[in-house]
Amino acid sequence: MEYPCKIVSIKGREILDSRGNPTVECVVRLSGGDVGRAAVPSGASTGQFEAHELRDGDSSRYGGKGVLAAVQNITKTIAPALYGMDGANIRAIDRALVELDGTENKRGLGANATLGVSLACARAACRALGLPLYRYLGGVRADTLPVPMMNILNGGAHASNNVDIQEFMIMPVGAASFSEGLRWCAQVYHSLGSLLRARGLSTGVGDEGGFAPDLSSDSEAIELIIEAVEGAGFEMHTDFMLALDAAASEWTAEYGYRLPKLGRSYDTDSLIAYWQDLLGRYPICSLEDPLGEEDFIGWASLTEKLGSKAMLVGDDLFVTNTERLRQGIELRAGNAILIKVNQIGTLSESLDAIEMAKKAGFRTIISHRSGETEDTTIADLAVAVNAGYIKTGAPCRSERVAKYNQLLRIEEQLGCSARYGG
Ligand SMILES: O=C(O)[C@@H](CO)OP(=O)(O)O
Ligand SMILES: [Mg+2]
Repeated sequence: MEYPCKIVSIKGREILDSRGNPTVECVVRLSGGDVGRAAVPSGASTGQFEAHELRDGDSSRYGGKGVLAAVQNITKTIAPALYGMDGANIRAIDRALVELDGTENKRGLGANATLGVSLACARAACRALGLPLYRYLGGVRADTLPVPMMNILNGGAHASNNVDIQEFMIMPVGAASFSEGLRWCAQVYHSLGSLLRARGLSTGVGDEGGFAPDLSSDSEAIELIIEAVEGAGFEMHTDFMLALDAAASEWTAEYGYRLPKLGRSYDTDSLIAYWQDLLGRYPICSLEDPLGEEDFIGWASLTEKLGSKAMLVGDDLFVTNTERLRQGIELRAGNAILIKVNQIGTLSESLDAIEMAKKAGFRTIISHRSGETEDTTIADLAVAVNAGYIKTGAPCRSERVAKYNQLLRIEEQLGCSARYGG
């Protein structure tokens, strides 16, 4: 039989994401007839060191946000260069994409173009080889379902009202399995909804499905969530811990930080003191982007003070980029990394960042973007690399639920060999 994984066609198209913005979808067909399809997510609070997301800039279409140029790069530039290559050799595909792009941040072809192709090849290849995606990517070692870090209250750039911290998350650390943890989270989400209704607060939701009530302080948000956890019959510490994403790069001001909604300014030291106080008062075990993306020195000082108490997660700081992660490891800035495949623009570079993080003893969290699609690749990726954690929003928006449901299917497939947690 002829080898079934040679690339015979690659096609791009413009589709919509969960915010109604255009994004790239890519379809790859292999010689054995198998087809893989992948859609690319998109962020709102994007880090300045992320790979370049190519947008058309033609204001007559989607206010300049169209992705037809990226789609054209797939069809006209990438497709002819990759025809005949082994679609299952993702490293070779990704290397070819990096070379074709020829820039250090994918501004040549657009990271949305390269990622679409990279992911669609993986999807086509696992079909051709008759394997689930997590098994193809992770081999026999893939067995761990991630702890959800479920964002149930939205602020910052994901909600135009309320507080400055972007995400308030719950982590079902005491659950025995992923499915149990997910059920617990959904129950707490509903409990929080009832609580908000009872207080006359809005139950409208933000971009990632978390509620976005009008609140005036971070403490108020945290206390509401704790009440919701307890109201659903759970205990903090033993059943649940909290996680925050400050997305503090959004607060960067000329001198230090300015919280736009609260209107208060901080320098690095006083912001660190703020986090120390918050972690002293509440059961928070993970803090993402507590300082800005250029403040490596501040991060190092924060890590010295709080690194034994919590995961200090670099999102905008590391942008899934091994060069930036290496700096963080050397400086002891942070102790965990958020992995977003579109921050770097290929699957293998994302795998490299995960590997480097693990070798350095950093925790790894696979993450969605605030603009998502029905694509569930990150669910498989989380299991493939035994990441331990996944961040994929609240259980009330289908583009987020799609990832949770895929994890339930994987858990079922793994049966008694499934493990849970970071
Ligand atoms: O900051 C984040 O972690 C993400 C995802 O939750 O948001 P965005 O995709 O807008 O960057
Ligand atoms: Mg973040």
